[in-house]
Amino acid sequence: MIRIESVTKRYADGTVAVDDLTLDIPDGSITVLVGPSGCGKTTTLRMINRMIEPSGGRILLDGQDLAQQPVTALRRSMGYVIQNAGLFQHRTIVDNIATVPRMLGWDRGRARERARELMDRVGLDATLAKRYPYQLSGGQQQRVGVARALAADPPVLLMDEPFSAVDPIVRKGLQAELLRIQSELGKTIVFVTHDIDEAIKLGNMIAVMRTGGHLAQYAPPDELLSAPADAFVEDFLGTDRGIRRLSFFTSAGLDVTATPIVTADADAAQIAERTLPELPYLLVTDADGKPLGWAKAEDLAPRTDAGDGASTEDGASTADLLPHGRPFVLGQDSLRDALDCAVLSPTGWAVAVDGTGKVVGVTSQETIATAIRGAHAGRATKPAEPDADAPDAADTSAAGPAQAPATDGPAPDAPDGDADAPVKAAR
Ligand SMILES: Nc1ncnc2c1ncn2[C@@H]1O[C@H](COP(=O)(O)OP(=O)(O)OP(=O)(O)O)[C@@H](O)[C@H]1O
Repeated sequence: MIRIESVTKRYADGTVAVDDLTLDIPDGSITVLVGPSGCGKTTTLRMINRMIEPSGGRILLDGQDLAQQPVTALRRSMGYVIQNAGLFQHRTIVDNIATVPRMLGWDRGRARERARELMDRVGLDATLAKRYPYQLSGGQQQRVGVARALAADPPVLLMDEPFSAVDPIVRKGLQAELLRIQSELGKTIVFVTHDIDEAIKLGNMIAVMRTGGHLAQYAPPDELLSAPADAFVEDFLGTDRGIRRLSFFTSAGLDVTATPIVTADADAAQIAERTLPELPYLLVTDADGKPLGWAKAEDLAPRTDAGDGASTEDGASTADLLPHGRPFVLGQDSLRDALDCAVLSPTGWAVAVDGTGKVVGVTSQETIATAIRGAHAGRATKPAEPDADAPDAADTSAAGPAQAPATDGPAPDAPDGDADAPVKAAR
């Protein structure tokens, strides 16, 4: 653990950048320092690797005062990533990444092998190894920066606005990549940003700082969104924090029903049987159970030919189907994703799929609203403990009192993954 203990930084000109800051940064998770420009985030980060020395207080790493440790060894034990990557322009990508292992005395071959391994880990194609930084896009350069910081396998990673200089789409990809890498490596990461959305997406803990280097609130993102400490934090979080908070509630346990689901060749009896009174539509799937679109029950019903009286299997063609929209992955995506699907759906019902894209059921806005109320009330939407006797692990009744049609029809497969796991990686 990194403990920042009553730390103050007063620059030579008298500016107090950080004022009596106390913060415990837990191991193996991402702690984000966020706040408006000039509030002391970078100063705090740089005091952790002693690029800046505190004027007062102390910083401890696993109980050891950093001030007592040799600076060079300390910096090598902490990877450091900055905006625009800060790569050595005259070195190839592979040699940029191999920098710290080389400084640690590794021979060139081993250091380069390690660098290539890391290129793969951060999602960089091996063909880029021999290029120079100017021959890479901004996003690729940031990946090199992350790979370089990880090269000597340091337990701590300090990241100062590492994704600020790239466009929003590349940034989203880099954020997802960081979460993936973190889930594999479990580093202690201290991440600076001025972007509260980035903080919420990445942080296990978030320290909101205010100008003058004061700590306004230190909490996990869910707590920050649900209970901002004061008007400054509330204002900094922005307006739609209720909706954003839904990202922290898993869709596992959400009631879905498989009743209004048919394949395109369903006969009249099946269509009648599967039409819910409250939903005049049926979700049509292909033979593999993948969603094709919504159809009105009457459009799907086999029609009788008026001429010879013969019945035809002339149901709605797939071209007539209403788009099913983006489905959500039950148990993996959040209640925010489920709600978004329902709001965007032409029928108002969201389509739930498993990890393979196969439909497991559909659910209405009302059902999602009920789950949201349950989640806010602390009942959460986590599924109940698995019951050894229950044959169907995806029994959706665990969400509490059934407010929606009971699940029936083909039993949906249990979605993969640990339903208790934080939704963070999926956001
Ligand atoms: N070397 C310095 N000498 C004097 N003042 C400094 C120095 N470095 C930073 N400051 C001041 O300290 C305060 C905190 O700066 P810092 O860079 O830590 O803020 P920040 O929160 O990281 O800002 P930003 O988001 O804009 O990067 C600011 O008022 C800044 O002007």
